[in-house]
Amino acid sequence: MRIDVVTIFPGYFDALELSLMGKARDRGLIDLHVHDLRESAHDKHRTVDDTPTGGGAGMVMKPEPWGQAIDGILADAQSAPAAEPLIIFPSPAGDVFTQAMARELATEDHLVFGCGRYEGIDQRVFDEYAERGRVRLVSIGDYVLNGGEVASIAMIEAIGRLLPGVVGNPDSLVEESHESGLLEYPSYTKPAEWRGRRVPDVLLSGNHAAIDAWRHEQSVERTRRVRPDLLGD
Ligand SMILES: O=C(OCc1ccccc1)c1cn[nH]c1
Repeated sequence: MRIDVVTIFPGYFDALELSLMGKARDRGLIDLHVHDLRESAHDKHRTVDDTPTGGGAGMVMKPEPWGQAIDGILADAQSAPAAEPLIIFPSPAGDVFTQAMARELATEDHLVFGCGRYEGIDQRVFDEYAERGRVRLVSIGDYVLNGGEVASIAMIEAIGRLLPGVVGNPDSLVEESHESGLLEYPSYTKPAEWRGRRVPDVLLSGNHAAIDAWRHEQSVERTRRVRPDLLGD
């Protein structure tokens, strides 16, 4: 999968050099290109923002640098025989990102993440690329960040780890929270007793049917307590 990111803070994405994402990149499973939006701003001060037309507080990101940056990526992608890239703009006003959306996005050949800052990006950027390609505004939760970088990293990690070959043991992807529609059961490891706290006996019993039943019950109980909305009943 090719992933392009457009941002005024490219340094944020050094985090993706680490650990799992770093390995995925080294093994060619993820081809990440980070673009500094200011390189597409050609006035003397490399201006990427301006005051909101119609008044109001804060600043809005100008459309021209975004147009040049995204056009450059689409042109580059044209040369590679991949499908039309999906352009994702993290936004508090977007569709909520879920594990199901991560699974869906993991099937894409090419994703572009546009990291907004300030009060957001001029609406005409979304309109331009919605016509020409595929655009999605995506929220990672009901709170406001200063920009789309952290949201993009979260989504890239959630998507990247689902790509075949990125996670060592794919079985570990199946029993995760939200994969089964339930929250994950509590986990334990050695020692069997720690500060007087014992691991539940069923887990030491070797009776795998009983262990599976206990784990499922724990998942259902935890989901009912913490996230009844996931149970849909
Ligand atoms: O704050 C967010 O995106 C960054 C952003 C984008 C545009 C303008 C300001 C901030 C966000 C919150 N949940 N999901 C995304």
